[in-house]
Amino acid sequence: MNPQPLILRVAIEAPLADSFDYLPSLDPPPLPWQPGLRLLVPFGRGERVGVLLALTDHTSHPLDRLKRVVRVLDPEPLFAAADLKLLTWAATYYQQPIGAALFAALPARLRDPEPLTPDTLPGLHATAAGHALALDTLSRAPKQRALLAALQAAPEGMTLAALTAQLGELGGAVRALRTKGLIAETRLAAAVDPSEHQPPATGPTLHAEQQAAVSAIAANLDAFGVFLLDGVTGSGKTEVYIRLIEQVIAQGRQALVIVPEIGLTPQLRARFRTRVSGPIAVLHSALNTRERERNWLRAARGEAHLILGTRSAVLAPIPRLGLIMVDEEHDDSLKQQDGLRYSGRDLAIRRAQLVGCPVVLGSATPALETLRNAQLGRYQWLRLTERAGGAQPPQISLLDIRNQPLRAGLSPVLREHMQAELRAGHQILLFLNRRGYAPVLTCHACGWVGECPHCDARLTLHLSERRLWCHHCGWSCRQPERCPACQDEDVRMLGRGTERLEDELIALFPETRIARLDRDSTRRQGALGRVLDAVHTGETQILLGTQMLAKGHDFPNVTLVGILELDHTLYASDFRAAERTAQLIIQVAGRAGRAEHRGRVVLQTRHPEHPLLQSLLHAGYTGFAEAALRERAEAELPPYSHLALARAEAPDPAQALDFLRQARACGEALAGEIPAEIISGIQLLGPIPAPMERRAGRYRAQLLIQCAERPRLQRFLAHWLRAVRTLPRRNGLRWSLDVDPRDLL
Ligand SMILES: Nc1ncnc2c1ncn2[C@@H]1O[C@H](COP(=O)(O)OP(=O)(O)OP(=O)(O)O)[C@@H](O)[C@H]1O
Ligand SMILES: [Zn+2]
Repeated sequence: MNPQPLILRVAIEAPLADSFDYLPSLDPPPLPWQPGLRLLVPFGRGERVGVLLALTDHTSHPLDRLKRVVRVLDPEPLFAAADLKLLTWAATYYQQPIGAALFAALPARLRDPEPLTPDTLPGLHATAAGHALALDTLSRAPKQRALLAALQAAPEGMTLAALTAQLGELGGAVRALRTKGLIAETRLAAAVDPSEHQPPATGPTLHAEQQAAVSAIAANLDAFGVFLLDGVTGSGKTEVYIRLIEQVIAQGRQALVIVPEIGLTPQLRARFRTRVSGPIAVLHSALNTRERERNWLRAARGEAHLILGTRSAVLAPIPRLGLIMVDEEHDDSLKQQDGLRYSGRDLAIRRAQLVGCPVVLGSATPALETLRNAQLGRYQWLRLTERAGGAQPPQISLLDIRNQPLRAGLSPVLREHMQAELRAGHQILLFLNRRGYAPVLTCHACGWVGECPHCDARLTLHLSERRLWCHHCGWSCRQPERCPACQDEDVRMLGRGTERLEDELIALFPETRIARLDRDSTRRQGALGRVLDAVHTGETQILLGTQMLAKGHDFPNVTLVGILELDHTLYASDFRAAERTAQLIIQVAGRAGRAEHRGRVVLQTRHPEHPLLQSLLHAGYTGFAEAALRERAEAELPPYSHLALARAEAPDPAQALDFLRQARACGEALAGEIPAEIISGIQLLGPIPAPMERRAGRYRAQLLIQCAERPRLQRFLAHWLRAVRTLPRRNGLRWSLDVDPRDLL
């Protein structure tokens, strides 16, 4: 009798297919075959990295056609069973091959057949001769003397990083001592961040609402549950996270905190560092690849007590996961916009459910779908209605700027408030959500307007660079001195971006220290930190910037926030525009008056009667959200229905629309083939050209799939995609599916 063959089911990053079957390598692996191992396998004409999903004894392919695994890449599996379960679920839900989910979870280097980065850092130690040497013999070479003294005091050795931090640049001292045989190179454990061993600082006494929230969640640490921590800006949500993290760590488990943009809030990271005991693994894209991988491995091996990261951290293996927190859960940057198009928040909820632990969604402006779930009782609704430490809520007022004489886009009333706050020694934030100098460059003689040759979009003038930039595809050209169409010299800039506002403010407030926070001003390494530090030290008096201002900053001395122009978003076409605008206003406003001085927020508008502004002003975000949910219900839009968006793009104008027309026909043709209860209730809307039809030289179209129930939508998509994938595609056509799309652009 033939023994049952061992078949290895492997995920590879390849389009379409779910997984691939292989036979074991002829050389026995260094450890038993087990799911989660990274393997090198033959694929096509080359070799690829794969992840072992399952061991089985059957295959739908002829056995003699199966290839053998080349080798096992790592001495340990990288994913545990629960991790693989989550990733498999994500792949199914977002209608992607499992390989796409696994490779989205892996750090970049490990997608190639590279060995794991060792968890060590380069360092130096003193040799026996070095320990024996009297330091005085080096008195003529002070750097060498200092270096040897440091190493004599550290018998295990020190990392190069620690040595430079202590002694400054080492220069030729290392080579000199090495040549003399006094020191040698070594590798040291990377885990030596001294702050990890410091006892955590104690926090403030919780106020009653914080205490109630902590108790409610802590009472349920052993079971799945979703908690909405609905706390006004400055109410101390982070403090609630910290107390829960302490408890989870004390139980020997790991906590995961997901934030929209960690790079923007070094302060938040620092706060966790001083308050949480033990190793913290930070995961975000601004880290270099090795650092990121090392942190990822520390999460995967269960060493890190806290994992703090942006959306992809939700995919990282965390074997002893005991609690997940999603901060600013309403934020769009929690949604991945290409490849595996997942929602970091939604996956966090699913993950908590699979693991059986609580998940906390925190926000001052919860997403409408989250509020709906809380209303229905699916989420436990915890409220923090007051600011921590006795701070008052900011006072928001609308300022009608019609017929007002504006200078630098500021109305007289706002300018007066600014003068008063500056005199009192306070700080001011000005919010203008448009970077660059001017959004339009036009010829006064012939009406020419600078437009991107590749997009349906205007070019933005960046005056300091003397260039016009397309903010959609990145194309740029030199700022023309004459009109390119008629050669006239009267070329004018219209409108105002942050770069122009900065220039104008300098002229208007000459004695004042002004700084700008946007993508351009923070591009250079370290620039963001410098801008934020200067606000914290009080050096900067007026900080102006884009929505980067809105993200979670805690600037205690800011007492005035001016919101200069949001009118264009009041009439935007996306059905989520109102929700986003309301969230942005409340979040920006929430930067004012976070400590002892009360904050004032002035919102300039030409549409003071607009219902969105009126409801925000009179009923706050809660009132706005109630009205907005009623509108969504009437229009049968999410959360009262569920969406998937098929997007196509191609170099020729008609091609993308054409493809989606065929895709739609595939959907309609399913009517006879699959159960009627799946088809009924599915609506196919479109295809239509995308709101910005041409981008980066490609014409884009979209087809919306809508259904009142999620499971039915899921089943439809699975059937439908099987058909759509067989459609002929002409050269250059690309398409994708976005389940639960955040924007319809
Ligand atoms: N119980 C407390 N007593 C005194 N101060 C507190 C307390 N809890 C938090 N704080 C302080 O209040 C400020 C705001 O807290 P925190 O940043 O946690 O608020 P938040 O709700 O996360 O704010 P946002 O949503 O606006 O980012 C911080 O400076 C924090 O140290
Ligand atoms: Zn462009």
